[in-house]
Amino acid sequence: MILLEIDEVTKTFPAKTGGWLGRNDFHLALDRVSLRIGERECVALVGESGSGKSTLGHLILGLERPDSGAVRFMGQEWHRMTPRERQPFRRWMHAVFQNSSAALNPRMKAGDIVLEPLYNYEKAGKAALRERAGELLETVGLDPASADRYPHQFSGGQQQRLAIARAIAVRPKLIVLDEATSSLDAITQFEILALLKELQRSLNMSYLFITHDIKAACVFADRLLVMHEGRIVDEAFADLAENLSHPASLKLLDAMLITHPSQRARLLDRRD
Ligand SMILES: Nc1ncnc2c1ncn2[C@@H]1O[C@H](COP(=O)(O)OP(=O)(O)OP(=O)(O)O)[C@@H](O)[C@H]1O
Repeated sequence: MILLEIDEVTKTFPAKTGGWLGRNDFHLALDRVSLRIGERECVALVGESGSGKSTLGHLILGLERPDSGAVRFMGQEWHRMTPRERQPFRRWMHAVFQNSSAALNPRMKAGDIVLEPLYNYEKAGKAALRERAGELLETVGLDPASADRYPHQFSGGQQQRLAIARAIAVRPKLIVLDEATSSLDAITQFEILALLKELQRSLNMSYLFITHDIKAACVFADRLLVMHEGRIVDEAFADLAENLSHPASLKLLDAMLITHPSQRARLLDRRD
C-alpha cells in the first residue's frame, strides 16, 4: 500500500538576482517532482548540495507548502491541510535531522525528551511513563539509567540515538531521515544505520533517507532516487545502483567508487 505520494510538486523561493536594480527573481527548488513510498519501504533521496532534497523533506513534514502539485500521506491531501487538521495524523510521521544537539532541548532530561511526542496522544501514569522512557532508551541502545541526563552529557552518536528514540515513541509509519547520519564518523554512522534498519523491520516503518552520501544510501535503502537541480533524474534499486546513468548519479557514484576500484573500472567502461 502507498503511504506517501508526491505528485508533480513544484516549489520556488524568492532569489535576489543582483544588479543595481536589485531585481527580484525566483529560484526553482523543486520542479514537478513525483515519488511514492510504500509501507515498510526505505527510499533514499540522494543528490549534491542544493539539489532540493531538504526542500522536499520539508514539504513532506508540512514545514513548507508546494506552489503546485500534491502531497498525500495516508490518503490525506496533506498539502492542503492546516496544522490542526494534520494533528491526528502527525503521530504517524516523524523526522530525525542531522544536528540533533540543536533539535534536543538542552534543558530537558533524556527521559522527558523521548516521551514528549507521547504526551499528545497517550495518557499514562508517572511510573508507566518512566518505564516507557527506559524501554525507549534501551531500544536504541542507550542505558535506561541515562533518562536523567541532559543532551550535552551524550556524545554525538548517542544524541542521534536519543532523537531516534523520540521519533519512534509513538510508533510512526514514516520517518524522514534528513542527513541523519551525515555528521557522524564512519563507525558511528554504520552503527546508527544498523539500528535504524533493525527498527524499520521490528516496527514496520518506512523511511525517506535524505543524503548526499550515495554509499550510505546503497547500503541502507531499498530504492535510490537521485535529485539534480530540483528534479528526480534517476532511479534504481539500491543493489542495482550501477544501473544509474544520469551524469549527476555518475558524479555521486564517482566519489564513492574511489574505495571500490572494480566498480570504478565498470563505470569508466560504461562511459566510453
Ligand atoms: N527558505 C529558503 N529560501 C530561499 N531559498 C531556499 C530556501 N530553502 C532552500 N532554498 C534554495 O533551494 C535550493 C534547494 O535547497 P535544499 O536545501 O532543498 O537542497 P539540498 O539538496 O537539501 O542541499 P543541502 O544538502 O546543502 O541541504 C537551494 O538553491 C537553496 O538555496
